[in-house]
Amino acid sequence: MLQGRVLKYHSGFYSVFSDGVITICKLRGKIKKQTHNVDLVAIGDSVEYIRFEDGTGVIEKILPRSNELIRMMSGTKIEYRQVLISNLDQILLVFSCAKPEPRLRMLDRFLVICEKQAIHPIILINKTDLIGMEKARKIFQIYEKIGYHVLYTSVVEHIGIETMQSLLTGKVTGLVGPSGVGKSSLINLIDPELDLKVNEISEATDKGRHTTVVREMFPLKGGGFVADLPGLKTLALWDIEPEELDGYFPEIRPLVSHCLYSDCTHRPEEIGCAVQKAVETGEVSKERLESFLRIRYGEDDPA
Ligand SMILES: Nc1nc2c(ncn2[C@@H]2O[C@H](COP(=O)(O)OP(=O)(O)OP(=O)(O)O)[C@@H](O)[C@H]2O)c(=O)[nH]1
Ligand SMILES: [Zn+2]
Repeated sequence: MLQGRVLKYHSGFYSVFSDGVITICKLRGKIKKQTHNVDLVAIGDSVEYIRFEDGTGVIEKILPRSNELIRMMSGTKIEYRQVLISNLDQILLVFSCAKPEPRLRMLDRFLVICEKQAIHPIILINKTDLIGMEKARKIFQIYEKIGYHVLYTSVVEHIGIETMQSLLTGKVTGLVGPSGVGKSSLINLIDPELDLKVNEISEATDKGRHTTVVREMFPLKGGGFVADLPGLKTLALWDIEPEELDGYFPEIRPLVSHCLYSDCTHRPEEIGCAVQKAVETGEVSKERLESFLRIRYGEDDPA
């Protein structure tokens, strides 16, 4: 029995990768019967499989997942969980300094998803050549202060590329970020053979379709995998209770127990709110609290 990783799903078949070889596999019938879950096998899954003489294969067993990114799908009759991807080591959140302008609200949302799923986030800020390193750091230093790993890059000036490469090598990385920030340019630099076509399917037609949320996972030359996660952009924070949200803001989390009321909502009108106080003293950024309140009170626009 071989062990491999599922890279892709296409009409009943799975591309399974191990030792540089991709085997097109079917799923063993007995596995299908075990559950009615439509996403029995997810991209990113580690599986045991058999490879036949003709090069095709059969998946015999899906190994336990270390984590999974899920979204709720509502069909005509039923609601079901769709596993977007499994077994991620980290998520690379790619934004640019300019062109397009950084969308910090979106970044904060992604960070909440990473915190909730306990998947390590790396914030990558590309196009530093457009505004200079100093200005770039000024915009994103609040994230460094919180303790997040922030990496600054420029494809044009070839800055930070080696660091990015070493961070991805040997790891399973999910890639997410707004359109045009340079995701494909970055990946193509570290692995030219990959030729990642991030832009294959337009955002507009992508919406509402079930199969294209994670299209494919790519093996990296030096080891490891990378998968583009466009679906994360519109992922609703469906499984987060409003009361637990402050726990997913690492700089707000330790303050909550110091609020005067145990059911404090950290809004400006609250009396004795430790979070509001921390914003006044500059310990917590105003923008981050704004993001928190927007997500907490449903004024958040995922797109
Ligand atoms: N100035 C500058 N431009 C860059 C940099 N990186 C990428 N670009 C340019 O930004 C544009 C968008 O780059 P892509 O790599 O296609 O961006 P993407 O994030 O893959 O975009 P989608 O496929 O729409 O998700 C291209 O014109 C790139 O040449 C950079 O570091 N600096
Ligand atoms: Zn409070």
